[in-house]
Amino acid sequence: MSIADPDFIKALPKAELHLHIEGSLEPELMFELSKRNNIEIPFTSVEEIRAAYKFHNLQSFLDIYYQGASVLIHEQDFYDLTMAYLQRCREDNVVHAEIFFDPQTHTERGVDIGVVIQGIHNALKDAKSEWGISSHLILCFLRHLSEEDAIATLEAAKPYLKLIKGVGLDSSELGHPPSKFKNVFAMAKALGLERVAHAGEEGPAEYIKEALDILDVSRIDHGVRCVEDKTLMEHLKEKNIPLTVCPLSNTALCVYDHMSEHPILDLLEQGLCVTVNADDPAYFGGYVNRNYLALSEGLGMTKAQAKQLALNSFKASYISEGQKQKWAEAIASIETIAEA
Ligand SMILES: Nc1ncnc2[nH]cnc12
Ligand SMILES: [Zn+2]
Repeated sequence: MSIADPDFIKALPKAELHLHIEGSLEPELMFELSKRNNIEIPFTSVEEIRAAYKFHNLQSFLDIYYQGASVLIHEQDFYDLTMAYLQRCREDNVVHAEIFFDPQTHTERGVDIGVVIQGIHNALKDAKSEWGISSHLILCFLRHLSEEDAIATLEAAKPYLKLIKGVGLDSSELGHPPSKFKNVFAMAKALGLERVAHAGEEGPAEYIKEALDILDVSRIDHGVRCVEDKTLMEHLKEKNIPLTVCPLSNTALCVYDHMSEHPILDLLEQGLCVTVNADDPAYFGGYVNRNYLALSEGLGMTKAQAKQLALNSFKASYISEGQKQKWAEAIASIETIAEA
């Protein structure tokens, strides 16, 4: 079986399940919005912004990421940001996206949560009607803040719950275990929301277990440090718990020095439901197809493996069984054409 090339990767319909909309803010739009909204950023050009994107761990990235998000003020800004991402989905043949947003990053600057949600939602609606891209929205709590703050955020989101599929947990992982958010996740469950959490990115395998046992999540974001606990790996496999893995993020944040060290294909071969995602594509060097390609280049990912990863992305999503079946058939037919 041959290595998956850019044309094969592009031909595969894909779902993206781990994408922070604030992390898709390209320097060009950041610069434009800083002028449009009269918000000062410590850069004088797009090139200067890009040059600042050198990270040595998660926190060094988050500091710049939150600063970048400060240019987002109006509903139109959130619409433009989301539309720009969905245009990339179209280019990459991402047909379904489950998108994270960080309301606290905006509400703490005085931006109303309704402005954030409505701006993002309007773009999702337009992309569905214009391009047929389906989507769900996942509200993330910032784990470096308190659980009380997370509960207040969930309360503030209540008028918009029809637009929100689930809740997630992101930001600085070390020192902020999932157990810190036990009550707010229980509240989200009672409201009928799906639950996911970042765990085992920089934090230990123990945080993955906590996310499963205490927060009752159905997916783990990142989760790559599960390799340190064989019993946990067996559990993830047996219970079919997906990991939304982000290869370029992991190398950009020095979780791995080189893509050749990344365990994603080993996990795939061992039967875990791993998926490929971009995390924060404007900061980490590319969107979904670029992540797949990095696996071809760094790990020799075959077409069969790429096909399985694309299939997993739909299996792990919150779309209906009928939709899952439809995309599974589309993927199978693409393999036939490409292999003929
Ligand atoms: N990779 C990541 N880990 C934790 N929080 C994040 N917020 C945006 N990207 C993140
Ligand atoms: Zn993430």
